Amino acid sequence: MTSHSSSNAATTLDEAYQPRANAADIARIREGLGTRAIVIVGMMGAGKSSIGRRLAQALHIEFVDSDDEIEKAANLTIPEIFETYGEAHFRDGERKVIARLLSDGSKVIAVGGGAFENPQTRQDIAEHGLSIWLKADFETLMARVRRRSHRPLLQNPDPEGTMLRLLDARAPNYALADLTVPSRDGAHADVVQACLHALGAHLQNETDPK
Ligand SMILES: Nc1ncnc2c1ncn2[C@@H]1O[C@H](COP(=O)(O)OP(=O)(O)O)[C@@H](O)[C@H]1O
Ligand SMILES: O=C(O)C1=C[C@@H](OP(=O)(O)O)[C@@H](O)[C@H](O)C1
Ligand SMILES: [Mg+2]
Repeated sequence: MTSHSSSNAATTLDEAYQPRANAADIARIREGLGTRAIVIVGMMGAGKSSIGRRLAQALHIEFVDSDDEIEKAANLTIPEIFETYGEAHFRDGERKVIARLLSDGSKVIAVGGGAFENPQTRQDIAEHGLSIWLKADFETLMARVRRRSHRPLLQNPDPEGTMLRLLDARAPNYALADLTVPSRDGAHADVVQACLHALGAHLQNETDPK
């Protein structure tokens, strides 16, 4: 990223203000990526789909959501797939769809929250992509998922308990992602900028290791 100086007194070292990525930063990220995909992982409600779409727009590359692709391939919604064929069938389709999406060039892929649990999928992503864990705290996740009813795993009397258990079980795998970006409440654009900054730094480090 381009260097900058800031006199913003509110800026702390922990939550440092980052300069907005400019056209040269975007070009460098695209070049550094080559044919690899950016794969957004993390819990339901982390913002994978909404941030992934905006990140792809910022990078001028294609965006795909693995959940949408699974729905298209099955001609059924995700709740319908879970209800008719069960979760194992969904997971099998998810693994295949992600492998296909990874095989045809650079793009941003938002995957479903459970996709990174599959070791084969993690390996495929490591080989053909750069992964970003969009990390949000429990309260933020709950506030976001509460508004919607399209996630079959949360259609039960205790969605909080389910989310807590899933977060606990999955966090060690999410932590294997190449990059971790906080997904705080506030403007989506700020989370996109944080992704661009993390990508820029990571790719710079790949070409220019210290
Ligand atoms: N700063 C933010 N970053 C990401 N998502 C946010 C943010 N603020 C609000 N949201 C909302 O959270 C909801 C969940 O996002 P979504 O992209 O569906 O998550 P996921 O695909 O990870 O389940 C969406 O309605 C999104 O607009
Ligand atoms: O966490 C999960 O296991 C799931 C997350 C969902 O996607 P989002 O993470 O985009 O909500 C979707 O793939 C399905 O409902 C299962
Ligand atoms: Mg999603």
